[in-house]
Amino acid sequence: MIDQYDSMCFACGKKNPIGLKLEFKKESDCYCTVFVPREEHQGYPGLIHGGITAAILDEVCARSVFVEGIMAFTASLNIRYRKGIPIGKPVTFSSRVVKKRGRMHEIEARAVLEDGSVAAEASAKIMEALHQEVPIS
Ligand SMILES: CCCCCCCCCCCCCCCC(=O)SCCNC(=O)CCNC(=O)[C@H](O)C(C)(C)COP(=O)(O)OP(=O)(O)OC[C@H]1O[C@@H](n2cnc3c(N)ncnc32)[C@H](O)[C@@H]1OP(=O)(O)O
Repeated sequence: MIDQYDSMCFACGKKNPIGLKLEFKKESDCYCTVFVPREEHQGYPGLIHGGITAAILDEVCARSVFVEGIMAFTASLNIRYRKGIPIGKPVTFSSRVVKKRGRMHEIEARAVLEDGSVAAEASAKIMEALHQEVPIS
């Protein structure tokens, strides 16, 4: 499966010219990435677009399952946006697995600003794929 990967993922693909090119690392009980939003990621002036925040939360949640070698898809993603995220300042996104039932992994994630405040929180359901194939339809 990894052999077929074309590095074009919007969030992490190294070959995607308009992608975020996120890099991740695993820490004791969580999985994380640091992102510095640029102007092109803006919604309201000076603040990141909520859809970009959602994309990163989605990725960091799915990856906390994927990192265990399991092909999985986001079945649901719920986000609470608490504070605007300023352009040009680092934001740490992290996720952790809170529960697993059958093929369903329940994940929590958050986006934390430089001052330690939580800007967004997410809960996601990430479902293991039945077949190790990427659905086209
Ligand atoms: C070539 C590749 C190389 C790889 C290298 C990659 C590099 C690293 C890239 C990383 C990339 C990550 C990217 C970020 C992650 C995305 O963004 S993934 C993209 C967004 N998500 C999708 O497109 C998923 C689309 N949906 C689906 O494919 C399917 O619906 C799912 C989620 C896989 C589930 O389908 P299914 O396995 O057929 O399961 P299904 O029968 O629908 O459900 C079984 C049961 O689960 C439960 N269930 C299902 N959904 C839900 C839900 N949302 N809530 C509660 N219960 C649910 C229900 O009990 C359900 O039973 P019923 O209610 O139907 O009776």
